[in-house]
Amino acid sequence: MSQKQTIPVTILTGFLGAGKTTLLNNLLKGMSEQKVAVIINEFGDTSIDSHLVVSTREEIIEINSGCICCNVRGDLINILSILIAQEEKIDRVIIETTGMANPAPVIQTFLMDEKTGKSFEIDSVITMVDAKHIWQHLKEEEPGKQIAFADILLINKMDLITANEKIKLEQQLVNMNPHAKRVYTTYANVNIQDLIGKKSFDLGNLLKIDPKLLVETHHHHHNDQVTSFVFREGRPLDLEKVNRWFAYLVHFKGENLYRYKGVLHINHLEKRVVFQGVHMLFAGTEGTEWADNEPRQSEIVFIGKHLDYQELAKGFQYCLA
Ligand SMILES: Nc1nc2c(ncn2[C@@H]2O[C@H](COP(=O)(O)OP(=O)(O)OP(=O)(O)O)[C@@H](O)[C@H]2O)c(=O)[nH]1
Repeated sequence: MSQKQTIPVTILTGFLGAGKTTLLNNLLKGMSEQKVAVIINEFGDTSIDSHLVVSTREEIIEINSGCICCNVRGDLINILSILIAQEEKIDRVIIETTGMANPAPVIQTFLMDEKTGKSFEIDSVITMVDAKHIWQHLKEEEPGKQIAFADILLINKMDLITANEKIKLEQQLVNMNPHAKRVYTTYANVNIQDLIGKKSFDLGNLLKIDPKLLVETHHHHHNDQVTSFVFREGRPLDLEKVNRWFAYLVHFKGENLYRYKGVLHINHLEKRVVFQGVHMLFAGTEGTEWADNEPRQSEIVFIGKHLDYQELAKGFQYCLA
């Protein structure tokens, strides 16, 4: 008797700025023969990430109505059921959770929702670790959970730490999750074969960490101190002023700025400026050209601890051309 084939699912998690989108882009480039559906969930009411993901033939679906691990599990189930009803069959699903997500509820969706479980099967839970900033991030609750629930730990940004720091980090990670396979990378440069199709998801291990995983629905309470603010502006910005503002922010607020990214409409520039940063590391690049009939708009998201909305709003206004 032939068994019904399930669609493999890769759950990609990791704290803000760890390198999930960088990995996703690498994976998609290497999987061009497969039909991959990508589900991206953002923290904050914005879709800036769609500007950062390479365009491919893959289907990219965003869930922006909230955090995937809290109130959007219904959305996730709906999207998955639409995917299987489609005429064109998909080979794989990759879910990129927000950096603030607890992966348990996402994992539970595949184990506890009967219909979803019949059609999909978790291949692996990959958690990316920012080798440089993880010590700061471990003060929050989510990175510990993300590490504990992983079957593959992708320890990224190895270019930013020393050999001794690597030894210390490895000890910490083994203490937090002795079962996961550890892969070390820079710019998420990895052999796809090391991550995809490994079938490394192991429910037995997860039940040791969380014996109630299949019984209790997880409700994840986000730390109220970590907030996200989005600013939008139709009028053009002045690049000099933007640079000055960011130099100030990075220097004085970098410690608490977990993640900031944006797409900017700069005065006299026909192309977007795309920028992103993690704490004090920050980079801006040229984006695509604005289309003729497209409304030009700047959009910036800040995610961090103890952020002062008024101060950020004032800084953003200062940048107007
Ligand atoms: N130095 C260094 N920077 C990296 C590396 N990997 C990624 N980055 C940079 O780190 C920043 C965050 O990378 P992303 O891939 O966007 O991280 P993310 O986890 O998707 O971020 P969120 O979705 O906002 O949580 C970007 O500016 C990347 O270029 C790395 O190995 N070394």
